[in-house]
Amino acid sequence: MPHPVLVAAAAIINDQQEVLISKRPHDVDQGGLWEFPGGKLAPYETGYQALKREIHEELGITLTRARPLLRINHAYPHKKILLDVWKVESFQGEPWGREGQPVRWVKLDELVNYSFPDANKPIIQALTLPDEYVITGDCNDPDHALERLQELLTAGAKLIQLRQPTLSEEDFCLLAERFQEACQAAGARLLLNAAPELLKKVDAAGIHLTGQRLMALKERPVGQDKLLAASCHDPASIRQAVKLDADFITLSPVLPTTTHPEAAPLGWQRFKELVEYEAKMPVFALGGMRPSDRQRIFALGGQGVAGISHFWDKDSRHPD
Ligand SMILES: Nc1nc2c([nH]c(=O)n2[C@H]2C[C@H](O)[C@@H](COP(=O)(O)OP(=O)(O)OP(=O)(O)O)O2)c(=O)[nH]1
Ligand SMILES: [Mg+2]
Repeated sequence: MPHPVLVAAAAIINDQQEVLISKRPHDVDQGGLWEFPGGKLAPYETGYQALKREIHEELGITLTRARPLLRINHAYPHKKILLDVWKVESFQGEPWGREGQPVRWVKLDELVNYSFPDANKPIIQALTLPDEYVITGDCNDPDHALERLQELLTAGAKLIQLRQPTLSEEDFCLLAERFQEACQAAGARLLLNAAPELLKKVDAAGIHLTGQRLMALKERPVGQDKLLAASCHDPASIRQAVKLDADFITLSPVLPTTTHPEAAPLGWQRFKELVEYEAKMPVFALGGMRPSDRQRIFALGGQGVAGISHFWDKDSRHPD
């Protein structure tokens, strides 16, 4: 197998939360499609160095702060590439198409209206998802749970999973209705850890599949207008999530965790390998995570942190 071609690409975000895309010339590989500016690594370069050089060559701007967003291995019929994608958070200068290419600032939710190379779908997903995924802990007292949810939403939480495995379907739906109302008002997205059919009763943003539900399905159980997430623990479950065309996964347990003490942790190295070689979509690290693990997860190619203990449970939320 030949090694993949290494490519650095930049998701450049401006103050209006728009991202810069440029159009590839018609006569090159993936010609005529939109792309995130960037290009191939020279033999002596790191991804970051190539990113800096390429966006200066193509757009005339100087990168001042960027962080890894995700790494995608993709096999086109004629070649394999490894896209090393960075989120550019600050730069100097005004970008323009220095090579004559059209460039455009686009709102994140409008990216779906542009044609990109096949490898790019996970980048668009990664840009529209936050870097923290809060999973509910104890909700035995619904009013108290709503209060806690409201605190988290006020603090900026944008992606919540309602997980209450011991509730009856009826009670789960009642709670989910209230959660959905609060999330919607705050511009956050709620995923139900429940059977996909429940979306007919509660109009939440999507479904989070347990490992068991994931393995039992043959095809994606919800439309593209809903989010589909899944709990993965090993290569087989990740491949199944890829097959079902899931939008993102949690991978766990990365570290030992009090909620699942019996499960053997993957460790950071294995987390990195699974993200890079199997996932092909955004991956939240779960199991023993703290909000302060975010930077390490970015460096390993993950989307961000997920958790119950240090996220939902108020007293143990760790200051960053
Ligand atoms: N820059 C970029 N390349 C992408 C994206 N998606 C995607 O599949 N690719 C592929 C297309 C190409 O096969 C490869 C990038 O190579 P390239 O030809 O643009 O590299 P370059 O800018 O160094 O160009 P050159 O100097 O060789 O002309 O990666 C993307 O979003 N951005
Ligand atoms: Mg290029």
